[in-house]
Amino acid sequence: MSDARPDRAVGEAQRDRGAGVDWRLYLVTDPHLGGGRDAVPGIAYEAVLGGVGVVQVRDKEGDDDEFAIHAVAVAEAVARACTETGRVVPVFVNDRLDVARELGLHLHVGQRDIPFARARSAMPDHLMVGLSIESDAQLGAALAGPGPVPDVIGVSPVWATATKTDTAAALGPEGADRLARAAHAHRSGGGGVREADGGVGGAAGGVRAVGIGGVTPATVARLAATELDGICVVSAIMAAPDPRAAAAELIARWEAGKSLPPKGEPA
Ligand SMILES: Cc1ncc(COP(=O)(O)OP(=O)(O)O)c(N)n1
Ligand SMILES: Cc1nc(C(=O)O)sc1CCOP(=O)(O)O
Ligand SMILES: [Mg+2]
Repeated sequence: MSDARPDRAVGEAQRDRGAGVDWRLYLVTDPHLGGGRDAVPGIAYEAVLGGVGVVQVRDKEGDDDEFAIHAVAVAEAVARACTETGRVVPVFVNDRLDVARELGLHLHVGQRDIPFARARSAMPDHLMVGLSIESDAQLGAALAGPGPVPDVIGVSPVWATATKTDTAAALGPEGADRLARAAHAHRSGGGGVREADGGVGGAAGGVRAVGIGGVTPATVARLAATELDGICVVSAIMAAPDPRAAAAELIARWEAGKSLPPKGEPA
């Protein structure tokens, strides 16, 4: 018997769930860096007002019920900021498939979490699933057909970071650029049929890619020169005294870096 679900169509382009999303600045939350769980919704709210376009709720402690209460509070704060700004900011859940499904939020999984294919098939078709990619081999496996591919990859880590120490080896900007180019070149993926995203962090096609790990105001310009669709930060916003200003500065530096001529070309 054939399976007619759109995410199962072999050889057909996957729907572009990430179209219209501003991928340039992606915030992953952390209760410890933010001063406790209760402070996180307020930080997420301020960060969206400052320019964050995507939020992921990450909390490694507590059971699924506690996490769900926390994720609802963050999602509500993001929704308030969206109402005020007229923006649409998707909210991802880190790791916890059941919570993402229960709350109707997007999901991000890593290489040591529930396998991507299992997560994708368990998630409703309209919700995005992101995947961490630490190497060319992992990207090759993620893009090998048939079957769905991630809606976005977290290229990780670009640099070593004190926020998460059990990471793979740092890729550096060159490695991140190589992976982003390969993701964009994938034509049957989420963005394979998409047009350019209207200048908000989208490449012209393929799977979107954001760089995570050690991204700070001091390093963001080096990533703006790559093919990444955006940067993904934890401490640069969660530990900032003014999260709205921190987000605005990161976006401004990303945009400034984008307007520089490519290396080797005259200004
Ligand atoms: C966008 C994004 N990219 C990478 C990660 C890291 O995921 P993972 O390797 O599963 O590690 P944890 O965050 O679960 O500790 C991410 N969360 N988001
Ligand atoms: C959540 C996470 N994942 C990583 C990976 O490499 O997979 S690095 C990381 C934390 C990134 O924190 P900061 O922005 O403070 O450097
Ligand atoms: Mg994980």
